[in-house]
Amino acid sequence: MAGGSEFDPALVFSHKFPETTYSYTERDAALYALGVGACAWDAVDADELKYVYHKDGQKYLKVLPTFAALFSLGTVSDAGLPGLQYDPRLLLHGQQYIELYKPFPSSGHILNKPSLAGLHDKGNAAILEIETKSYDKESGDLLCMNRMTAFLRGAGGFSTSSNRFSYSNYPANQVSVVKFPETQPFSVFEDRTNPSQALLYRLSGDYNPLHSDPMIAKVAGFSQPILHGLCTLGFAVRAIIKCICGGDSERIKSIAGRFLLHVYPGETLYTEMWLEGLRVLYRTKVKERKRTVLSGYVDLNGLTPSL
Ligand SMILES: CCCCCCC[C@@H](O)CC(=O)SCCNC(=O)CCNC(=O)[C@H](O)C(C)(C)COP(=O)(O)OP(=O)(O)OC[C@H]1O[C@@H](n2cnc3c(N)ncnc32)[C@H](O)[C@@H]1OP(=O)(O)O
Repeated sequence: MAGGSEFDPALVFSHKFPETTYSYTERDAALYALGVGACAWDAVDADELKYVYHKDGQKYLKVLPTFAALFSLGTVSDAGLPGLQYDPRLLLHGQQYIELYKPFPSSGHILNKPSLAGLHDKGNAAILEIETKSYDKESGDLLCMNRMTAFLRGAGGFSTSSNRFSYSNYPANQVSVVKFPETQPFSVFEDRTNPSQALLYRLSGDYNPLHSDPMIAKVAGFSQPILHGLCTLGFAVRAIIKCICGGDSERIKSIAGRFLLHVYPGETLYTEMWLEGLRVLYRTKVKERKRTVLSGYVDLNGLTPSL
């Protein structure tokens, strides 16, 4: 397991993350939508058919805004980062922050430019943040920005406990922990995940065996493979699109989420939503265990939400 002696700040901060290209077709966009539960239980009248089928003769499939998160997968390899070694089996997804600038084409080639956004020593763990700006290769347009936070268990302790190393290239608390009102939620949405949810979701490109291999899951400290954090986030944002945006996914401007606890495939997700102006505060719980697994906020673009 990694420790303090394997941290070399000069190496970490001089590392140039290679640019990557992510290419996708309508089939990938549809597979992703199914992976985050679209059309799973009410396909016939679902507003979500447009994510998987050319509904009413529509020319292109609609792409869910959380699809953005796939663009930045693979920016950090299993081998770790020069200057910061960690056990990839102990990595957990901590947070995700996404800014959306333009709707995504239903297929395309995306150029990703990743960079280091943050690194923090939390004692037992290290927190690594990677920011990725994604451009449509054809038009050159900036489509979105992702900031992924990895919680690297066992990789902390590389600075002194009285002066913990902490670096961010953006204002603190951009995701962090959300404070919820005491009032009843504005809306609540319940959704079931399937026992095979992670096996379906992984086909969108995150093949981390934590989500499919019982032995690896045990090494990571879980009784069975767990759901991808980004899959849970996809469920939560679908709930917001349904309940707050009247089915219009283009109202989503930015998405912030912190993964608080793992989800087992097959569990029921229960998302509570509060509206504060154009900000939706949300909290997703696992019904069976009555535990909050994800919380955050979604900012809507200038249009008045359809209430
Ligand atoms: C580059 C990006 C690559 C990402 C690729 C993703 C690959 C995927 O295949 C992997 C996954 O999808 S894993 C599944 C999804 N994630 C999870 O299930 C994790 C759920 N969360 C947890 O278990 C705990 O919150 C846990 C374990 C994360 C933290 O719990 P504790 O150890 O109890 O921590 P705690 O004592 O509460 O806090 C310690 C300090 O850490 C900060 N922190 C806590 N949770 C955080 C989180 N989720 N994200 C970021 N920071 C977090 C706390 O603020 C605290 O810091 P401080 O002391 O300064 O306040």
